[in-house]
Amino acid sequence: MAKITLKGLRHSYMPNPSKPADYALQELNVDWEDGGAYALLGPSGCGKTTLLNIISGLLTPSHGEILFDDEDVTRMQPDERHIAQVFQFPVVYDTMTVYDNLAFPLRNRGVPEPEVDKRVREIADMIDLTETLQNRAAGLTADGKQKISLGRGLVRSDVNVIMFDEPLTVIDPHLKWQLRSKLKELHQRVKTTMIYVTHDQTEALTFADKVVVMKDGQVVQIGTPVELFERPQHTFVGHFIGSPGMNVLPCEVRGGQAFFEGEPVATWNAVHAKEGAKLEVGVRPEFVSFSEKGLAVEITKVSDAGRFQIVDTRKGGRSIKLLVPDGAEIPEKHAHVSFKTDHTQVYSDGWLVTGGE
Ligand SMILES: Nc1ncnc2c1ncn2[C@@H]1O[C@H](COP(=O)(O)OP(=O)(O)OP(=O)(O)O)[C@@H](O)[C@H]1O
Repeated sequence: MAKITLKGLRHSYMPNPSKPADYALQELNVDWEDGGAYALLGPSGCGKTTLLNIISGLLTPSHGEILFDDEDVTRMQPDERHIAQVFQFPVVYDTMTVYDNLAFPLRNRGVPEPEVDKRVREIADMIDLTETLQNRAAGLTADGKQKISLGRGLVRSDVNVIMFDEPLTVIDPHLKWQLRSKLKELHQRVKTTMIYVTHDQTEALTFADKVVVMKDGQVVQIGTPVELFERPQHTFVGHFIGSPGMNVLPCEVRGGQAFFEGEPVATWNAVHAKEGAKLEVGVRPEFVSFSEKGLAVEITKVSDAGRFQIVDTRKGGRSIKLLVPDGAEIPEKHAHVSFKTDHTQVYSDGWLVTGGE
């Protein structure tokens, strides 16, 4: 396993890129810790596969370097990088037994049979395939086959990183959560550096210690699930993560105070906001509540979401959502809402306003 460093990394598929939009991957500088569990999360086309292919060596970046434990691997071939990959569709040899499938990467590298046997049994035990070791892989279900792919990634002790590219795509929805929690458990046991690519926030947040959120080829935030929830660095993160996502309202800032629809809104950072940019206030539905005073809103819809109810309200043509506990009293039509100040923040051109600006 290895620490992964991306230094000044950028990639364009065009021969002569000139502006940021020409890059499928904007400049990225990051250190990923040895043994960490990371997720690359973002919508289709944001550059996840491009980044994954650069790390695995299938693609040479137009600029920058990739280091594994401080060794420059930018020009190395994929097989020299000692990476295991688990793809969307399980790659298994149907005619072989489960045992031989798991043993394949080790035998390929000339590992002695007693060591092969020890590793295969260890891994089969971890992924609950011990009972089926002697069965042909052809007879397995999609999740059984994906477990083999997973096992093949884990069986080698010489891998620098295991990369997962949307590995649960073909898994039945009711089995997804099982494999998801299995993956997390496996990471805790083997402590190999893992990178998990997905557009599904639940998968990313359950699996990763740190989530890398991408949008239009740019990394907009790298943070723990809690950081992404509590302090979204960009309105996109606020919106993309959370269910429902963060409320984003246009605002003005005068004398260090934010105003929405002419009414003051208390925030923790408006004092740092500069005029001349597109200013917005962001607050998650979890931090909005009904109150005596505050913004006057009209309630438009109430939906049941298990332990919570999602209340849709409107003010000045804008939607403001609240989460209220199941069973809590909800006003009929008109109400006032207030925001929790330490979780209400101003964004400037999409980015969180901080003291340094
Ligand atoms: N081989 C290629 N040649 C030219 N442009 C490409 C190529 N591969 C990807 N792109 C472009 O680069 C951008 C990033 O694509 P990429 O596949 O990395 O995104 P992604 O987040 O992995 O999307 P998805 O989840 O749909 O796979 C997109 O605009 C895409 O059209």
